[in-house]
Amino acid sequence: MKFAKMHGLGNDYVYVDCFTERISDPAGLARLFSDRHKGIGSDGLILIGPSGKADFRMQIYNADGSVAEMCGNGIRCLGKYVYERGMTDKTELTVETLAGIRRLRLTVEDKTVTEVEADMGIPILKADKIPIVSEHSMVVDEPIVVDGVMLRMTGVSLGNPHAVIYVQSVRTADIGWLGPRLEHHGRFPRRINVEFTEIIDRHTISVRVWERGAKETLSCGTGACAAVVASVLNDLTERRVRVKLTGGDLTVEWREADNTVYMTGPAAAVFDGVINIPSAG
Ligand SMILES: N[C@@H](CCC[C@H](N)C(=O)O)C(=O)O
Repeated sequence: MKFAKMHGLGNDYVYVDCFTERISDPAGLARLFSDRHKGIGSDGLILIGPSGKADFRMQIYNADGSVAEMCGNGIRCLGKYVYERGMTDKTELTVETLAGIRRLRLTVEDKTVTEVEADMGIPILKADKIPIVSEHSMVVDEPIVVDGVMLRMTGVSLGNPHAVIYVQSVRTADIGWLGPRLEHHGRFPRRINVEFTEIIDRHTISVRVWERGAKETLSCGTGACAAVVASVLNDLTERRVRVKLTGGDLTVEWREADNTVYMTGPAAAVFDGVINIPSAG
């Protein structure tokens, strides 16, 4: 099977072109490809295919094989993939995802996509839609107890679920201990992505992300957007914010005019390859 390895700020995925390749067990392939010792090594698998509703369709599988509704770093890489391989000549295109149709605007220099702006949709704030179990209709600065440790969280969905936890320092936050306990906490019926967020100033935040189905990653596009929405809700930042992730920076704006979140950042191709798929049994 032919594949491409790409990343957005170190959040790396294996991309398969389903216009030409046939996939029968995407969850199994995601686990196989993502293995950093026995596979290609990635945070998951992204399938690019035809759509009846948009220019392309994106399907996302986390490294553990679970399905995700949306991937912010992945959708920027998809834009680069389809444009640079001549699958479209549009610099504004639409992508069908499980979170809905998303629009991309590509910046192109010398036929190379240098930056992508993605419309990440209107954030979902209702607790039962994220979903988060809560007595309140929205989850803003709400307590959550994790193995006896009391934290405060703000819940946001960008199609996929996020809990934002403010910390004094992202450097010292115990993400390896807290991350898995939060991901599998009983208050998150579909598990959760967690953004450990440090406020630098009203225009800048630092974020480390524990991703549902992929452990700690170097960056997360939907996570960066969730952290900005949460920071506006908690009156900690303005609406346009520089988000400093372990793998690099994104610019995120939650625009008042249309209530929509816009994310801008780079996309990078690493290599193309061919992998043998072991036969079943
Ligand atoms: N890294 C992604 C999000 C991938 C999916 C996530 N782990 C989930 O299960 O919701 C991003 O850049 O948004």
